[in-house]
Amino acid sequence: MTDDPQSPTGRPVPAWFTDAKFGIFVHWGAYSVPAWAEPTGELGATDPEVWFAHNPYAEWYWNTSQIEGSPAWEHHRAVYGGRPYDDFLDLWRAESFDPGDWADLFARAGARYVVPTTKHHDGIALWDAPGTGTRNTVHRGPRRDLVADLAGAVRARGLRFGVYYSGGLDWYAGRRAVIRHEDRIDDYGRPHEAAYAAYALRQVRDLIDRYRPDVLWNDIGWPDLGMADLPGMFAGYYAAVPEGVVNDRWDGAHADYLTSEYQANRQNETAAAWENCRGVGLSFGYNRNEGPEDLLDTAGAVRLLVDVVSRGGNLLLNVGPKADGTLPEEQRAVLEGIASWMTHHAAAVHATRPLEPGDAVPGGETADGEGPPWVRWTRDDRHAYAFVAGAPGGEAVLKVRPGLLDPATAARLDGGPVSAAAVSDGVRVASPWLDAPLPAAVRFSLASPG
Ligand SMILES: C[C@@H]1N[C@H](CNC(=O)c2cc3ccccc3[nH]2)[C@@H](O)[C@H](O)[C@@H]1O
Repeated sequence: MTDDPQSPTGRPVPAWFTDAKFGIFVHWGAYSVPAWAEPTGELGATDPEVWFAHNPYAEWYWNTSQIEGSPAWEHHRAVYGGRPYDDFLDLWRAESFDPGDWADLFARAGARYVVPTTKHHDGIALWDAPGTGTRNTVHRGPRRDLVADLAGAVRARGLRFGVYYSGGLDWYAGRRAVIRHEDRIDDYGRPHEAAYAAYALRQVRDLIDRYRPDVLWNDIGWPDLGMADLPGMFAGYYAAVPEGVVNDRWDGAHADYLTSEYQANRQNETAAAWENCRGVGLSFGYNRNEGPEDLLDTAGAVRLLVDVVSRGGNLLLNVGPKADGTLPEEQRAVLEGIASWMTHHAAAVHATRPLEPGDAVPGGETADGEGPPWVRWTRDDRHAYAFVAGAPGGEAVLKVRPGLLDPATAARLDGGPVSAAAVSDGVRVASPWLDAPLPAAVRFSLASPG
């Protein structure tokens, strides 16, 4: 990356983040024991009127299972007899948790950073967090500092390590009101008391002191009475982690980059630095009810990653481990598929940037106008990379500015045969497999590098 985009607050975004392009989110908690939600749909594309009672986010089980008459409410009574949620902490054993295995897979998939939940909305900490007594995974359930275990494995493989913290919701230390509708979150779902603000600040500072996280990923905002603490906390963070980055979910207090989630807040994807997060399926926490129709396949995940990168963003793709610490096979398979694709395509993803505006027309055209194949572009200082999929007959006209690239230098990154020739409105390429759902990249030398 030759130029660090300025963040929304003017602090240059560290190059490691904008070059990373791909991170792995991990939502793992007591909610991974029931692992139960209705796979209703994606955030931003689902009717908010039904979202909470039919929440596809399995990590919201505490809330959803308390909405009288909801399917989760029925399930919790039928299967668990309505037992207290905290029983799930003691049922959570993580007996097969192998952080090195996870980190190996994440590294092979081309991820450059990993962000696990350290405390989600249920308030259960995955480290020996101050103020939690024994209500954490060190003293109960797994009886491990899961944050430290994953941080060590991830960093041993050269990946960066960040922390997710639910500052805005804590159904144990904060408000325990059941949230039935979006407009109820802010005024009675979220804790704003001074005691909770101090509690949350102490925990985030402890995360910084113990793990020096490369990303501070807060969620759902910060308690009103704690807002005045944040400038000092961020100053302390940057002093401890000079290349650290902070997301945008601190109620406007600060942001090094902006986020979107599934299809929500896509308007943030025009920022100088931004990140889209979503699960492999419709949930962040493991949901045993998700089927193949609810999950991205490898081609879908690769297209999502390439589309995000082609527009200057990062993808933070979530996996939801099972309570025993294994990754669900169907989610693991997607990461293995990305890993296989990355063996040839990493150079066209990491440390690239979008083409300049006007250098290419999004979506190419087929030679015979049958309808556009899927086309996205990235570039570095010397090359332009065309990712092509679904090109009927393996042919496509890539509409690019005349003179941008040298068709004679066309080469498929996976070594397959490709022919290219300049045409009036771009470059015609032809290659077997360009009609496949999984994108293939064709590299071109830039006619004028830089
Ligand atoms: C990663 C995901 N975040 C959810 C809460 N999302 C938001 O508060 C939120 C989405 C969003 C998108 C763009 C800008 C701000 C946003 N906040 C959580 O409720 C989910 O359990 C999960 O942890």
